[in-house]
Amino acid sequence: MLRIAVPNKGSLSETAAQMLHEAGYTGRRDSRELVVADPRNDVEFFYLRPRDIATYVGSGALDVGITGRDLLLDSGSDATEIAELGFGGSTFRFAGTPGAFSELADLDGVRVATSYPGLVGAFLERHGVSSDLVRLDGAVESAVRLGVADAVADVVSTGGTLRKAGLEIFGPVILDSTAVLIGSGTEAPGTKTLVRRLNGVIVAREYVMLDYDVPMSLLDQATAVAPGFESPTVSPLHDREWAAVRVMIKRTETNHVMDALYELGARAILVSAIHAARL
Ligand SMILES: Nc1ncnc2c1ncn2[C@@H]1O[C@H](COP(=O)(O)OP(=O)(O)OP(=O)(O)O)[C@@H](O)[C@H]1O
Ligand SMILES: O=P(O)(O)OC[C@H]1O[C@H](OP(=O)(O)OP(=O)(O)O)[C@H](O)[C@@H]1O
Ligand SMILES: [Mg+2]
Repeated sequence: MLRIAVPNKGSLSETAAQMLHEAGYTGRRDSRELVVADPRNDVEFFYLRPRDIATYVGSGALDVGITGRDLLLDSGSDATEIAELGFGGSTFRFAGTPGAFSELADLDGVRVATSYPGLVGAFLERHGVSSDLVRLDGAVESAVRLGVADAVADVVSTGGTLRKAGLEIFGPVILDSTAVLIGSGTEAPGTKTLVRRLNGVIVAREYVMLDYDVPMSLLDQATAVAPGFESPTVSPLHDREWAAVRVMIKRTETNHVMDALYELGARAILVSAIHAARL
């Protein structure tokens, strides 16, 4: 039975639960459940604070878990990344009052507020900068205005929270983070199936199926526009001068690809959703 740690709260919890549901696993019925057994899939889910997940997995108490790369590194646990999960993307950055700081060295001897002292401390040490870390639980953007720190280091997604707090990003990127599946180092039985299923969900979210008809004479040019994963499926039409083509494309590129194919001479261009995939 594979024992899987899942975030019970926070930014990652909803999408993680949704992905597992789409991958065919049983989820919890209400947000207070701590453990859910899914015997049909031979797995058991443990709903834990995202910050604690790397500790449980690194110690071997649980086999795998879903958490953020930033939280994994901050924990200092022995857990390792198995796969990126295609959501929860953010960067980890320094910020301060506009004009007060311009480079990393400016942080020497100043107070830096963060909820990720392990991650930030290791970064500063690697770069030979010595700051006083002020550990806060959250809402660290308020620390400068309230006078408990001179600068902050925190998760930045849209940058809206920093802007509202009147702070400006400076210095190098501390980390590019994303939601990840982590493991304890030795692969537990059932991990490969979980990874394949989650990959299937990622592919179904990120790709669509494109079908179109094209004159045989334009087939090479058309398939060059959208070559697909391995190679496009090409079927003859009743009219032998024409072929039907089926290919997977990135959802974000759908309209550009459709425009390019239409201009080339393709017709009956249809896009449909992929519900599940094993590549
Ligand atoms: N705005 C955001 N966009 C993307 N990822 C985010 C965002 N905020 C936090 N994260 C990610 O969520 C994880 C933090 O989990 P955490 O439970 O602390 O989330 P949270 O949203 O801060 O919840 P809470 O503050 O309620 O505890 C980290 O991996 C972090 O990179
Ligand atoms: O760049 P943005 O899109 O504004 O997102 C970044 C903010 O989101 C998270 O805050 P959260 O809502 O989790 O509050 P917290 O700081 O209390 O954890 C993070 O800690 C940043 O403050
Ligand atoms: Mg938070």
